[in-house]
Formats: sequence, structure tokens, C-alpha cells
Amino acid sequence: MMLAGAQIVEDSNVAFNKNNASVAIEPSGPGEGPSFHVKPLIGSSKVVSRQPVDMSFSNITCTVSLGFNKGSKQILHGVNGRFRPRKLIAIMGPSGAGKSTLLDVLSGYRISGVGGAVFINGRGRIMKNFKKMSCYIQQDDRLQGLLTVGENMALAADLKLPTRMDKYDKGEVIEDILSNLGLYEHINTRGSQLSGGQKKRLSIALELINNPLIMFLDEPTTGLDSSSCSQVVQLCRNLAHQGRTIICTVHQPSASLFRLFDQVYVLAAGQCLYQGTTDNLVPYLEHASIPCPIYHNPADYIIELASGEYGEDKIKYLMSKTDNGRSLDWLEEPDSIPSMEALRKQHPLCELRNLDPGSSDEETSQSNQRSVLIRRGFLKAKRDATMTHLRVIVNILVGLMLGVLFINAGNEGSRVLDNYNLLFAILMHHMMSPMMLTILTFPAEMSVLSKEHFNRWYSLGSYYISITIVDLPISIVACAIFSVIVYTMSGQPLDIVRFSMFFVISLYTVLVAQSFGLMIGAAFDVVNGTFLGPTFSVPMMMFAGFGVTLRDLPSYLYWGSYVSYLRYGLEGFIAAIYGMDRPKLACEEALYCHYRLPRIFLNDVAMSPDMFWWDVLALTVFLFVLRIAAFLLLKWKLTAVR
Ligand SMILES: Nc1ncnc2c1ncn2[C@@H]1O[C@H](COP(=O)(O)OP(=O)(O)OP(=O)(O)O)[C@@H](O)[C@H]1O
Repeated sequence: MMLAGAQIVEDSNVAFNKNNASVAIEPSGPGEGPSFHVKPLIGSSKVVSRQPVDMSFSNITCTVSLGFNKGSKQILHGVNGRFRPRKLIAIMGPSGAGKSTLLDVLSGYRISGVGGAVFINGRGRIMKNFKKMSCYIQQDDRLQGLLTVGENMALAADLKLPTRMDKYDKGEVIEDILSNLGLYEHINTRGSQLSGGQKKRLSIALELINNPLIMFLDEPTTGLDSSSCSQVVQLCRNLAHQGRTIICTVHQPSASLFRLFDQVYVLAAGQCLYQGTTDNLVPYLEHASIPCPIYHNPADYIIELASGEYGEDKIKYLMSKTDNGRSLDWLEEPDSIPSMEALRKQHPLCELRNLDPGSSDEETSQSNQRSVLIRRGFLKAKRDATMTHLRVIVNILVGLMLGVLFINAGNEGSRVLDNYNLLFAILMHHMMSPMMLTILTFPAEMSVLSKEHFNRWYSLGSYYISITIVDLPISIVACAIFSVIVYTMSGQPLDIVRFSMFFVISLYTVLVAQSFGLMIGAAFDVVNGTFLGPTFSVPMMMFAGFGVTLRDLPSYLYWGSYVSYLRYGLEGFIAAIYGMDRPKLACEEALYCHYRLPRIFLNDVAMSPDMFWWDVLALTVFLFVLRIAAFLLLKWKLTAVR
């Protein structure tokens, strides 16, 4: 099939072929549903090639805490197993059997409450090296929906392939993977517009870039129709036969899907009932005197057995028959499976040298990660309807609304209190909109971050610096537009120094509120964050000195005014508008203007205009403390909750 020429992905260090490309997607045999004829990945030969991996695990346990004073629960009960190289392996079992937990443990994703040992090519697993040869693709597709398939791949290649690699070589790797996975014709389609099966294939394609030897996929077929299921599993099978060990959890595969797996590992309540080839399952059950009825899908039958439908004694019996996964009798050619010692001889230690290029966990330098992530961030920001477009529009609209409502309040002596209300309303706007936007959008970003960070695309530090840099110009532009509109329409003094002071305080308030939102977004999900953000903001408002002046605050509550960043914002605004010995105000709309002299107003609201630079300093401290706290929370969230 000839495809239209793929577009070169601009601004990337990756070049794609502009010319027409031909992609081989051949339907498979009848009855098997559509599948891909996957050729060995030619481009990926440019990535360091390594020996296939034999993985085994022994006495794996996993215990989770059920909360304070509620004890703990053991999910995996000393399971054992052996996953041979070049095999597609299915971990099966009824719901709640512990499939995802076992996958989490084997992939190294789950680290707390885990016991037992994992061996790679006969040697105890060294996590740092293991992560360099493996990847984990979670059940939900964590993709950059605003970027096209080509852009997703190009940016991933810039992050995951060595920087010394030529951009044409990187392009070749990408073209090769996309062609093989049947995604080349969708190179210009955005991630969010792909179908479920295409999203799954893109998730696999992104991880294939650095040619992992072991791939873990959590329920890759969930949510797909039967034809997409077969496509994805067939694809995994072909990738496995090229020299990878691919381990998937699957729920209840159809008979035709089941046949595509080479090896099956069946769990029931955290224990192993069967480990062996797909073909050996029926003989195994016959041997155990629990034969699979004729015309019954063996996959369905073993799940029914594992669910206890035929009695708990059968589960116990099968568990003892397979010795909780220690028995290798039902694997392919059990007599020729090498011992651990033989494996170590086959794979001398020096093989690990390739995996140990330096102390860094990631493939490329921190500066490269930052520059790629900044590029990606700006590309997303340009297209993001909420974070960028809506944010600018909201600032224009709210600026106009406040401007109309408080028109010319800034210069009129009889409307000083109105103007005071306006300044507080501006603070509310600067606090609420960036904070809520971050609380609502960051949890979705967090799931992509956790996948990409776990799969070693970049460090958390690089990510954090890049989001800070990308957001700054957007915040400055949105805040500047708002400030110009509201400042001029409400008739504040047309003095560049006063405007600059007003703008600096506005921007600081936005940045502090956003950092506060980031902290909440990093620690909580959308529901809890939406509740906690405004809840924490109420005391900030109470202690800002607006309703109750700072002079009238009871002494035992005065500490509250120090921890409210709105207090510094309001004081800064007052200094900008009424400080610096502002002369008498006009009094044209009333006979008597109590606050014609700004110093009387300053005295009544108990705010000193001399504190402006202290206010800026306090907001700077807030900004740094909240940013650092948000970073630490993110770091904790990425590791401790695993
Ligand atoms: N953090 C946790 N706290 C308490 N229980 C947990 C926790 N994680 C998992 N479990 C429990 O452990 C059991 C196994 O969970 P797991 O997600 O591994 O099952 P599964 O076989 O993948 O199920 P499914 O097919 O439905 O996804 C379930 O009963 C689950 O409720």
C-alpha cells in the first residue's frame, strides 16, 4: 500500500523521509482476524542490540497495608516462575487474583511490601540495569494527545536515543517502527484522535524506540474490539519472536487470542495454578484428572477452575501440582531449559557493560532532556485549548468585566472603597484561576509523567524545570493583558512606575497561586484537589487584611497574616496605587470625599505603603517554598506510592 508522503516533523532532531513510503501490512490467515506482518525492526539495529533475556522469579510475596489500625493483606503468596526469551507470555487469572500486582512487582514498578527474588539471565536483578533493558506499558494509554504520532515518536526518540545518534538514523528507527506497527499512515494524526487499538500500538511504538528486551503490558487488550485485540496480541507475538520477552496480563482471552500466546502463567488468589506452554494446558489438565470439556475454551476453563467454580480443592491441587510455579515440566522442551549456572555461563558478566554507560538513569543528558521537554511543552501550549487559549480569553473577559464594573474608580476620591474592593477582586482572580486550572489539569499530566519517568525518558528535575519555563511566558502574557485592561479601564494613575509595581504584584500572585495549585495537584486527585484548593484559600482571604484590618486582628491570630500570601499581594497593590505620596484625589462625583487624601485611607486600612519591597520579598519566599514543596511532593508521589 502506498501512502502519502509523511510530513517532516519540524523543530525536532529527527528527520523523516518526505517521499512516499510503502508499508507492509498484510492480513493474516483466515479466522485469525487482521494482523501485521512485522519484519525485524531494521532501524532498531541502530540501537545497541543485546542478548534475549531469561527471567525467573522465586518466592515472590507482596503485602499491602490496609490503612491505620486495619492490618495488612497479602496479595502474592510466594509465587515462582520462569519466563523464557523470545516468548509472548500471558499472566491470566480471575479478577483480583493478583495479575497486575505480579506484573508491577516483576517490572520493578511496585517496590514497597515486596519479598522474594527476581533473576535475569541467572543473576540476581540489579534494578538500575534491569530498567535499562525493560519497559512497562500501563493499561490506560498515557500519551500526549495534543501531539501527532510523528511528533510523539520524534520527541521520544530525542529523549531515549543517544544524542550522538544522527537525526537521519533516528528517523529511520521511527519510520521502521511505525511501518511495522501499521501506524505510518497515521503519522500526522494527533494522539487524542487515534482509535483505542492505535493508541495501544502507539504506546508500544514509543517504548520500542530504544529496543527494550523485556516488555511488560498490563491488560493490552482491555477496551478493544476482537479485531484490535488480535492485532495487538499478534504484534506482541511478532515482537517477542524477534528476541524480546513480552509479558502481558490478560483477562479472559477468546480461544483464537489464547492460541497466540506462547506461554501462560495462571494465578488464583496470589498462587500459581499453571505455568507452561499454551498447547500444554489441555494435557496438563488431563494429567491432573480435571480434563477440559470438549468444545470448551481452555482459557475459560482454567479461569473457571481458578475462580473456584469447581471447588477450592481443585485450586489447592493444581497449586501443589505446579509447586506454586516451581515446576518447569510443562514449558517447551523442559529438559533443555538451562540451569541458573548454565545461564550465567551463557551470559558472561561483561554483557552488563553495555548497560552501564554512566551513573545517570536516563539515556540522554539533563540539558538535552530539558531542551526536548521545553520544545514539547511549547508545542503543546500552542495547541492547548484550556491551558493557553482559554486562559488568555478568561483574562481578557474578566479584565473587561471588572473594568466596566469599576470604571474610573481609581481616580475618584469618593470611590476609594470601591477601588479597594476592585484590588481585592483582582487578587481573587489571580489566585483562583491559575490555581484551579492547575488542580484540574495536573493529575492527567501526572499519569503521563509517572509512565515516562518510570520508563527513564527523563529525570523529574528536567521535567520540573521545563514545565516552569514553559508556563512562565504564558503567565506573563495572560497577566499583562489582564493588567493593562483592568488598570486603564478602572482609571488607576497613569504612571509607569505604579503600573509596573501593580503588574509585579499581580504576576507574583499568579505564580504563587499556581505553585500552590501544583502542590495540591501533585498530591491529590481532581476530586480531592477541587475540594481542598478553595478550602485552603479561605483562610488566606481571611488573613489578607481585607474584611478585618491587620490592626483589628486578634493578637493570637496575627500569625495567620504572615502565612497568607494574599496579605502581601493586597499590601503591594495598595502601595502601588496609593503609596509614594500620591497627591489628593479628584472629588467630582460627590460633595464630600472622606478619602480624598490617600494617607487617610492608608491609615484606616492599616497598611503601610513603605512595605512594598518587603511584600515582594515575602512573595518571592512563598514562590520558592511552594515550588520546592511541590517538587518534593511530586518526587514522593512518583516513588513512595509504589
Ligand atoms: N494497594 C492495595 N490495597 C489494598 N488491596 C489491594 C491493593 N492493591 C491490590 N489490592 C488487592 O489485591 C488483589 C489483587 O489485585 P490486582 O489488581 O493485582 O488483581 P488483578 O488480578 O489484576 O485484578 P483485575 O483483573 O480485576 O485487574 C485485589 O483483591 C485488590 O483489591
